[in-house]
Amino acid sequence: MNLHNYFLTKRGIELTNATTGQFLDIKDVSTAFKIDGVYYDAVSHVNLQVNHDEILAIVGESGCGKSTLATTIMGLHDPEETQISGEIDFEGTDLLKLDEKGYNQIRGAKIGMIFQDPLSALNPLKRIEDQIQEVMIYHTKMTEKQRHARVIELLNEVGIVDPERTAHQFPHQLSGGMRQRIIIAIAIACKPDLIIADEPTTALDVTIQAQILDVLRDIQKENHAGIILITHDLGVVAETADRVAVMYAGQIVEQGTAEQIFDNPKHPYTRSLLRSMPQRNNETDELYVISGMVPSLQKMPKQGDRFAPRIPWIPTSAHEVHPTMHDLGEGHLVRCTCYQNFYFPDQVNEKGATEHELN
Ligand SMILES: Nc1ncnc2c1ncn2[C@@H]1O[C@H](COP(=O)(O)OP(=O)(O)OP(=O)(O)O)[C@@H](O)[C@H]1O
Repeated sequence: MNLHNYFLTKRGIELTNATTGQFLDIKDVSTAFKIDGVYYDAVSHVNLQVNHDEILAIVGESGCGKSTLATTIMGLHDPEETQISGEIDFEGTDLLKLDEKGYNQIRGAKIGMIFQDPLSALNPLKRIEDQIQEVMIYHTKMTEKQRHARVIELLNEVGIVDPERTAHQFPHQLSGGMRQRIIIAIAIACKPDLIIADEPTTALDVTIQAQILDVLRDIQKENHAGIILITHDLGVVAETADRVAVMYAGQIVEQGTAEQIFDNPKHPYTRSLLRSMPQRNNETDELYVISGMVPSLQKMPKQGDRFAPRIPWIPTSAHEVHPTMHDLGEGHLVRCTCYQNFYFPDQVNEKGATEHELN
């Protein structure tokens, strides 16, 4: 059984191929940061759609531009230091055209955000109830009594065992897992259509990680929300995502359903990431290590596949000069033609033929 199917079976559910109800359409979006007076792209011509009722995972190593894409959607960049182009159509509104006032109407109400580090996202001096109520005071006309009832309802929803007690506590009195549940409660307080979760479980131990992912999945089902889950952890993706976008050096290099990405990965980067992931049935094998590093913004290759320097055994002629997305059907997209004859060095036989060619 392959890894993804193993996790699906563990979840005891069939994966749904959610292709309807698109409400976020990211069109040709680039985000550049000013470094020493020059702008460099951290996110480069990204096209991506999110549907209601689905979890879209964005996966890639550190420095690939995942968080920059998230903060671009959320409108969190300083216009003095950042250049953003393209269009982000969210329920008919181009987010990139909004001013701060416009964004404030949407953030917290229609788009909720869950950050990696719950401690820094919570105010240490305020009780949990007040912090959850804040977003309701800003975005709704609920009475104090209604807000309190909603706080208790939310704390129940995110799996807090004694909501009344927790509501009156301060962040430092809670465990890391409980704090992350509070962050999720704040993010979903106004039932947003879109939730962006940036490495929501990275700071937590494995058992708590699984519980938090369960909470996210339940919320997505109950609220019919679309969730963008940002992570470098393919295990988290396998357990949670309906669709996956693989990001490398600011670009989406492959996207598709979770089955397509796990069962039939195409781009050399996707295949390298999967190969570098511990396999349950291969515990004695050495882990594959992707050589080299994600390039810094100033050192981004100007042409060819950006991943090419990390697979130097593949000839330059195998890469497109300006790689484009290729549609493999049923929503499976891959950048550059280099996927067609890609192989790992240990897949070459004595005659120099790859396993791929032999099969
Ligand atoms: N404010 C900034 N100014 C200049 N460069 C930045 C800024 N923020 C991010 N970068 C650079 O942009 C690139 C993408 O960073 P980003 O944080 O989006 O990647 P990531 O995939 O989310 O990685 P991580 O998981 O480590 O956050 C990196 O090279 C990073 O150094």
